[in-house]
Amino acid sequence: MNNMNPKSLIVIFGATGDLAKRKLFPSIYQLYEKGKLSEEFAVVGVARRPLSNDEFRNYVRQSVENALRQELSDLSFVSHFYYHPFDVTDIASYQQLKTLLAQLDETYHTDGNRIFYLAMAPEFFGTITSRLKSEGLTATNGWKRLVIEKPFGHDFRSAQQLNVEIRQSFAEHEIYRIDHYLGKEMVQNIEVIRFSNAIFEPLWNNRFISNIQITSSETLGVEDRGRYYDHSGALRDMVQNHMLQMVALLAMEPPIKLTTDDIRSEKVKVLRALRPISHDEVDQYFVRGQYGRGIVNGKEVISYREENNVDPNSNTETFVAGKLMIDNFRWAGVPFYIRTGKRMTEKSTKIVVQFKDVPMNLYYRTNEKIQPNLLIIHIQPDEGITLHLNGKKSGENMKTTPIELDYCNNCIDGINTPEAYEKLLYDCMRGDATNFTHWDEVAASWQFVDPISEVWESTKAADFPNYEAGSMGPKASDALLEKDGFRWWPIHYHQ
Ligand SMILES: NC(=O)C1=CN([C@@H]2O[C@H](COP(=O)(O)OP(=O)(O)OC[C@H]3O[C@@H](n4cnc5c(N)ncnc54)[C@H](OP(=O)(O)O)[C@@H]3O)[C@@H](O)[C@H]2O)C=CC1
Ligand SMILES: O=C1O[C@H](COP(=O)(O)O)[C@@H](O)[C@H](O)[C@H]1O
Repeated sequence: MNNMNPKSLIVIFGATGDLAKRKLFPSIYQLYEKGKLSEEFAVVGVARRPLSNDEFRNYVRQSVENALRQELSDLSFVSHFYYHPFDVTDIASYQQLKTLLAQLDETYHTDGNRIFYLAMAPEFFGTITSRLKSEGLTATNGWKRLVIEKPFGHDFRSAQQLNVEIRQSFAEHEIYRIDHYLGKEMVQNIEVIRFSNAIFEPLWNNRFISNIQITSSETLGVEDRGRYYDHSGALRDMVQNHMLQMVALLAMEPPIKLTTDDIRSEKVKVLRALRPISHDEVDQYFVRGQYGRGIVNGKEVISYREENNVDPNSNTETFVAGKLMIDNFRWAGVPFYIRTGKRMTEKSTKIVVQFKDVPMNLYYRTNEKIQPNLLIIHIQPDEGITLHLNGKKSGENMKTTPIELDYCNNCIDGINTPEAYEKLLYDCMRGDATNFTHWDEVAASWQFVDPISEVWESTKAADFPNYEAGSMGPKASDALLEKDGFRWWPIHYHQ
């Protein structure tokens, strides 16, 4: 097989859903356009609504055109798409799907390589995987891979149960648990910044870093996902996966080699070293919020409880701030603060590494305070790195002034950063699971968040809604840092 242009047959379960439309089809198109897919590929969409192949191809074309904001003049891309309508709980239909896959294997010479992408609600994951096996769809001459969307379970126990179910049909190395943050350019850059620069590694520990802050704010509300979100909340939707993955990448030890197993095992160690939070300590370490009405991007928006398919008395959190402690030699005593929420001031994901103050202020006569050094990693929408230092104020004696060293990743040579899903799909086709989560990571993450969700589900948040849409969350989130003598650095911080 040519590993740069892998041949494969991709079966997307949930092909008429939001994820397939907004992310998967445009990503497959980009791979095709960039010549990363061989001509020997086909995609089969599965969902219940009755569509012909032509109607489905038209649907795919529209979704690509909407995402790219341009018309597709050449329709050869969509000719690779097929549609097979059925209810995934109906066992008889798997035989028909099997026949279709065998035909397409022959037509497209895909060598029997199959990706089963489960872009559906998690309650179907176990059913689909066991039927794929029992009906012989996984028996193929080529490789088979299963891509599973998040959330992987609802808590540790259900995730464990799900894992047992899917492991009956797929081996761990064939399972690609997708966390799309791991496909983001600047999230992948965290390792490179840390492990390819001699200046950072000696400082990357509790002797020099005072705290690390990760903010992932969104302006969107729950949109049309109220049914899912009201049972999930921000803790399960963002913290258990994306936020903890970023913590793991920031805190892990250098891997022995850059292999999938070596990197994953270092990340797992971090997640296992997270200090467990007991039920009694949840209020001390975590803050929950829910948005009320407000103004976002100049427009009035409704409160969470007024959204479609949301309980009008909902106790679900749309905002989380937390303080995490990592109990190991490198990080003992360094708080990692995280915050994420919907309907906040702006869409932004940033990491701020705050270094400790210099041992004494020699410039106290001319400066009240010397600003701490900060390393800011801009994940999105801007991508880059800023280093905040202090320098001499020109023309003045003994006076310091802040200096920023700025690197903009997506400003250089017009680099067009590929969508996270595009990169991850390509990795999966090439059999590279490095940027997918191993079961051990998923398990450790659930074990950390479970006590928090248990407390939040069993106690009504009397102050909900407690932040205005368009703000940076409830006041208690600021207080969480203030009691440690810190503050959230603003999203657009310039000294
Ligand atoms: N949307 C997003 O931005 C993100 C989504 N995810 C995850 O991706 C997965 C899919 O999400 P999303 O696309 O938003 O969900 P949607 O509800 O939009 O889509 C669900 C899909 O499943 C199909 N479906 C539902 N029931 C059946 C059934 N019994 N048999 C066959 N097909 C069925 C629906 O089609 P039909 O009605 O025609 O049967 C539809 O195609 C979820 O796990 C979600 O958590 C993860 C990250 C982001
Ligand atoms: O997984 C999810 O992520 C998105 C945020 O992703 P981003 O790439 O736009 O930052 C979030 O909106 C969604 O609720 C969640 O399921």
